[in-house]
Amino acid sequence: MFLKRIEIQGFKSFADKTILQFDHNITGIVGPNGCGKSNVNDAIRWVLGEQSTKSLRSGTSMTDIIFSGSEYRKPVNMAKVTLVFDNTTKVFDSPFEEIEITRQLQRSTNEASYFINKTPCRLKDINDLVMDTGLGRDSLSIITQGNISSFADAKPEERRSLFEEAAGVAKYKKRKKVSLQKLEKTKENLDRLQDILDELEHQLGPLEKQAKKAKQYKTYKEELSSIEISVLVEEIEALNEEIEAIKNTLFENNTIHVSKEASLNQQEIDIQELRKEMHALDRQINDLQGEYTKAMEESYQLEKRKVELDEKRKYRLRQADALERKDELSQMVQEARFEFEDRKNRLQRLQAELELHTKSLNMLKQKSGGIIQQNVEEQQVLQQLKNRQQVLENMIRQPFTHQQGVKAVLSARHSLSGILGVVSELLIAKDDRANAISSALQASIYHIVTKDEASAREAIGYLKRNRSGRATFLPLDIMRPRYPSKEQKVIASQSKGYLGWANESVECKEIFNDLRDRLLGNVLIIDNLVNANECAKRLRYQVKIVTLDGDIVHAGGSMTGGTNRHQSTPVTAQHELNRLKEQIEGQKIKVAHISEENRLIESKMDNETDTCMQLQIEVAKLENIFQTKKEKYESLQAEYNELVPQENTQDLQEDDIVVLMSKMHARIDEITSSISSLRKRRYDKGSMVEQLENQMRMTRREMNALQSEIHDAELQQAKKQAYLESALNRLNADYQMTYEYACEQRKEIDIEKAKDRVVELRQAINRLGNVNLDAPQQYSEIKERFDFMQGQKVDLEQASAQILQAIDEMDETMKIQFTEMFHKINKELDGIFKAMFGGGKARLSMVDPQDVLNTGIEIDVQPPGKMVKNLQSFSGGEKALIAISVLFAILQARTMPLCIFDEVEAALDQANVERFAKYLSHFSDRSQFIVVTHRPGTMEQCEMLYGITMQKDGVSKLLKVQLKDAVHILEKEES
Ligand SMILES: Nc1ncnc2c1ncn2[C@@H]1O[C@H](COP(=O)(O)OP(=O)(O)OP(=O)(O)O)[C@@H](O)[C@H]1O
Repeated sequence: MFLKRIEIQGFKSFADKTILQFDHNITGIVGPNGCGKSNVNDAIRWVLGEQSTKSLRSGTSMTDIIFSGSEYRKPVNMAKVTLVFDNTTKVFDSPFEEIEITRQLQRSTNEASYFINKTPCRLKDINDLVMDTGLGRDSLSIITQGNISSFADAKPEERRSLFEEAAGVAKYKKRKKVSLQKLEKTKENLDRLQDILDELEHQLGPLEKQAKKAKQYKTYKEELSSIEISVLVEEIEALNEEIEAIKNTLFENNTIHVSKEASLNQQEIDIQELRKEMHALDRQINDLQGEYTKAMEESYQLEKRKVELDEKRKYRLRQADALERKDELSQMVQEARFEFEDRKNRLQRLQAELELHTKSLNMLKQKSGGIIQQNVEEQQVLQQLKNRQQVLENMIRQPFTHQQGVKAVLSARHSLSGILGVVSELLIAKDDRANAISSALQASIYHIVTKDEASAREAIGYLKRNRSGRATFLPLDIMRPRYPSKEQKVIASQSKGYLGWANESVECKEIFNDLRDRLLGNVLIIDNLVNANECAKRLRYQVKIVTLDGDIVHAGGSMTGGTNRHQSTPVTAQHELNRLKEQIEGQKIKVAHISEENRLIESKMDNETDTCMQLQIEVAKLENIFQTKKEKYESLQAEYNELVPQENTQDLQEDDIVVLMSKMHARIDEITSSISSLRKRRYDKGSMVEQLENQMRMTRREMNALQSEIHDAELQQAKKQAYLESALNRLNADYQMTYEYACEQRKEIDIEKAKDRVVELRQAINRLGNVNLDAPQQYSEIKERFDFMQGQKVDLEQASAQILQAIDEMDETMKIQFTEMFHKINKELDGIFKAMFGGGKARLSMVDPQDVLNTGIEIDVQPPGKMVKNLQSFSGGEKALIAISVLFAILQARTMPLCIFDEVEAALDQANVERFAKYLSHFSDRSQFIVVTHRPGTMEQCEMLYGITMQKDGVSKLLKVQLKDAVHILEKEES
C-alpha cells in the first residue's frame, strides 16, 4: 500500500496514540457522528503541510488542533502525527523505499517540528517532497463532502486549481512564482543599481574634469620641480654672493664710518684746544686793553702835569728876565715841537694802517658781493636740476602715463596670457647710447611684446571690451631679425665716427634677441650728424643712421633732429636720471664751497670792520691831540721868534716829562700793536675753528651719506636674506631638500630660460585655481565602481533575461501539460458522466482558451432528458454527482496514489452510491482509497473497515469492524 500507516497522538479527539494500518486498496472509516472520523482526514492533511486552521476545521490558533481535554480527560501538551508511505514505486523523489513524515506541535511553546524519516526538516522540505505527487494541498487526495458540494457552485477560476494539480503543473507554478519573485528582486536590484549608476555618472563628469585638472597640475608641478630646483640653487648661490658683497661693502663703509667718527672726535678736541687758546688770547687782549687804558690814563696825567708845568713856566717866564725867558721859551718850543712831531708821526702811522684795512675791507666787500651773486645763481641751477630729477623719477615710476592702451594692458597682464612686456622694458640701452637707441626705436619703444598672435588678439579684445585705448603688439614668435648686408657692414665700419650697429648697444634676455635684431639690427650709430650724413651718402641712403645726440638720417636721406631735453623716453630716462644725480651731487658740493667761502669772507670782513673802527677812533682822537699840539707848538715858536728872531730852537733842551710822555706814547703804540697782533692771532684761531667746524660739517655730511648707504645696504641685505630664506624654505617645503642636497640635484640647464619657464608654470598653476589632488584617485575609484556596477547591471539584465526565458519555458510546459490534461479529462468525463447519470452528456471548456495559464474551467452538462445547462439549477445530489464524475474523470486521466474521500457520496441516492462504489473498486487497482462514509453501499466495496468510537471521555478510539457490524452501527445510529 502506498500509505502504510498513520500514527496519531494528541491530535484533536485522538488523545491517545492511535495507529491506523492500511493493508488494502480501499479502507473505510466508519463511526457515528462526531466520533472523530474526519479528524483522521485532518491529521493526514496536517502532516502534509496544511497551514490553514480553517481548512483544518480548528480554532484561530494552530494549537487548537491539540487535544483540548474533556470532562474526564486532561488536555495534552503535544500533538504528533506520522504518515508512513511505501516508496518502492518512487512516488516521492527520494532514494528511500519507505518515507515517514511527521509533524508535531507543542502547546506550551507553540513550537512546530517536522521530520522526514525521523530527521528534522523544514515545512518547505515536506512541501517540496509531496509536490506534484498528487498529495498536495489542492490535490484530489483528500476530497470532502464540502469540496464536492461546492465544486459545482464554484467560480470557473476556483475550479482551475484542481485541474492544475491533476496536470502536475504546481511545481512549475511554484517555480514560476519563485522566478517571478527573483525577477522582481532582480528588477529592484536593477533599479537600485541604475540609481547608483546615475549617481556615479553624475559624479563622474565633474570628477573627470577635476582629475584632468589635477593631472595637468601634476604635470606642471613635475616640470616645475624638474627645473625649479636648479633655478633655486642658482638663485641661492647668486643671493649668497650678493649678500657677501653687501657684507663686504658694509664692512668697508663701517670702517670708513668709524675712521670718520675718530677724525670727527679729533677735530672736536682740536676745536676745544683752539677755543682754549682763543680764550687765553682773549684774556691777553683784555689784559693789554687794561694796560692800554692805564697807559692812556698815565699819558693823560702826564699831559695834565705838562699843562700845569707849562703854566708854571709861563708864569715864571713872565716873571723872569729876558735871558731866562729866552731859555725857558726855547725849551718849551723844543718840547712842543717834539710833541707835535711825535703826534704827527703817530697819526700818519695810524692813518696808513687805517687806509690799509679800509682797502682790505672794501676788497672783501667786493668779493662777498660777487660770491653772494654766484651762490644765488648756483642755487638756482641746483633747484632746476632737482626739478628735472623729480620729473624723471615720475616718468620712471609711471613710464606709460600717456600711452593709455599700454598702461591698461600692463595693469591687466596677470589676467591676460602671454604679455611679455613693453619694448622699453625689455631692451636696455648701454649708458651713453640711450639717446641713439631711443631715436632708433622711435614709436616702437611703446610697443607691447606678446608670446604669440593669439595673446596679442586676446589683449586687443581686452582693450576693446574695456574701451581702454589702443596699443601696438609685437608677437615674439613671428619676429624675424633684420641685418645689414655684408657690403653695408664693411662701408659702415670704415666710416668716420662709426660706433657700431644699434642692436649691439642694447642688452636683453636671450629670448628677445630676435626682437632686438628686428627693431635695431639694421640701424647704424655714428657719433655726430656731419659724419652721419657722410656715411649715409656712402651707404647710398639705404640705412637708417642715428647719432649719439639722437639725430636721425633716415634711409632715403630725410633727417630728424633737434632738442628734446624735456622729452625723455622710457629708454633715456634712467640714463638721464643717473647723470642728473651725479650733476646734482656736484652742484651741491659747488654750492657748499661757495657758501663756505662766503662765510670766511664775511668773517674776515667782520674782523676788518672791527679793526677799521678801532683805528678810526684812534685816528680821530689823535687828530684832535695833533691839532692842539700843532697849535701849541706854532704859538710857542711864534712867541720865541718874536723874542729871538734868528735863534735856532734846536738848541733848546728837552725836559724829562716830555721824554716820559714820549715813552708813554711809544708804550701805548706798542700795546695797540700787541693788541692788534693778538687779535690777528685770535682771528686766525677763529678761522681755524671755523675751518675745522666746516670740515666737521663735511665729515658729518659724509657720515650721514655713508650712514644712509649703510642703511640701504642693510635693507638690501635684509631683503636678499629674506629672498634667500624664502628660496631655502621653498626648497624645503616644496621639495623637502636641503640646499646642499639640492646642489647635487642641480642640472645643467639654461637658467635664464628656466626662470622664465618657472614664471610661466607658476602662472599656469595659478590659472588652474583650486585643484583637488585626490580627484584622479577618486575618479578611478568611482570609475572602477561605475564599471563594476555596469558589469553587474549587464549580469542582472542577463539574469533577468534568463529568468524570463525560464518563465516562458515553464509557461510553455504548463500550457502543454495543462492543455493535454484538460483534453484528457474532458475525454474521460463524457463517458463517466454517461455512466453516472445513465446518459446525457458533459463537457469541460476553457473560459479563455487564449489564456491557458489563467483560464477558468466551465462545465457544460446535460443529464439525460434535461435541458438545464446552468449548474446552479441542479439539485444537491446532481451537483455532487457532476463533481464526482469530474473527480473520476480526473482519476481516469491521471493516476493518483492515494485518495481520501470524506463522505463525498453523502448526498447521493442509493443507486448512485452503488455506481460511486463501483467506480471506487474500478480504480482501486491504481489508487489507494481511504473512505470516510456512512453509506452501506460504499462500505460494501471496502476491503477493510475501521470503526471509530468516542466514549464519555471525548477521546476517539479505533477498532477494526466487519461490514455487518458497521451496518449495525450505522442502523443503530440512524435509529
Ligand atoms: N481539539 C480537540 N480536542 C478534543 N476533541 C476534539 C478536538 N477537536 C475536535 N474534537 C472533537 O472531534 C469530534 C468531531 O470529530 P469529527 O468531525 O471527526 O466527527 P465525525 O466522526 O467525522 O462526525 P460526522 O459523522 O458527523 O461527520 C467532535 O466531537 C469534537 O468535539
